Amino acid sequence: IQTAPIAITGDPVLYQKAAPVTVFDDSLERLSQTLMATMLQAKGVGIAAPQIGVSQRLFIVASRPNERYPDAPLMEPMVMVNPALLSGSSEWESSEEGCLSVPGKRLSIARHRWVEAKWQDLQGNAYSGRLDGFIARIFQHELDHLDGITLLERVT
Ligand SMILES: O=C(O)C[C@@H](Cc1ccccc1)[C@H](O)SCc1ccccc1
Ligand SMILES: [Zn+2]
Repeated sequence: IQTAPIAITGDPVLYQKAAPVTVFDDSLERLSQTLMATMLQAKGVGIAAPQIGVSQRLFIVASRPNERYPDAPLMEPMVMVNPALLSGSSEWESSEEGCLSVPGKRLSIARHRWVEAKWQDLQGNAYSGRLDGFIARIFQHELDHLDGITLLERVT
């Protein structure tokens, strides 16, 4: 399975608002496979389509324990299509984040402690639910990518 180069700071694709996914066909499936392979190769816990130059609203959330977040849950990587934030907790929490598109930077970012989110899977089935902890943080980080926002525009 192919991997793709990761766009880094300065690449215009990172600053565009990505377009909703409307066709749930096997090219979407192939895109998600390329996204997954690229994230795994880069040892990420998430990745958004614009980071491989595709301005479409889908990303992957793949929390796993890591040195910075040792108690992060280990989860099956989740492909989220047309994700949206329905509501966020009034409590915010700041924590250091990295970004595959902002190499070498670790910045403290404030995020909702939990979020109510909705999304679709690769077949177009709709889901909604509450995400919290590190998974909520990854979701918010990746959703920013779909709206053309990187860490550098978020730093508090
Ligand atoms: O650039 C990305 O979207 C991948 C981000 C995901 C992330 C979201 C929230 C908090 C930290 C990272 C990472 O750069 S993936 C690399 C990584 C892995 C484990 C912990 C921190 C950073
Ligand atoms: Zn990022």
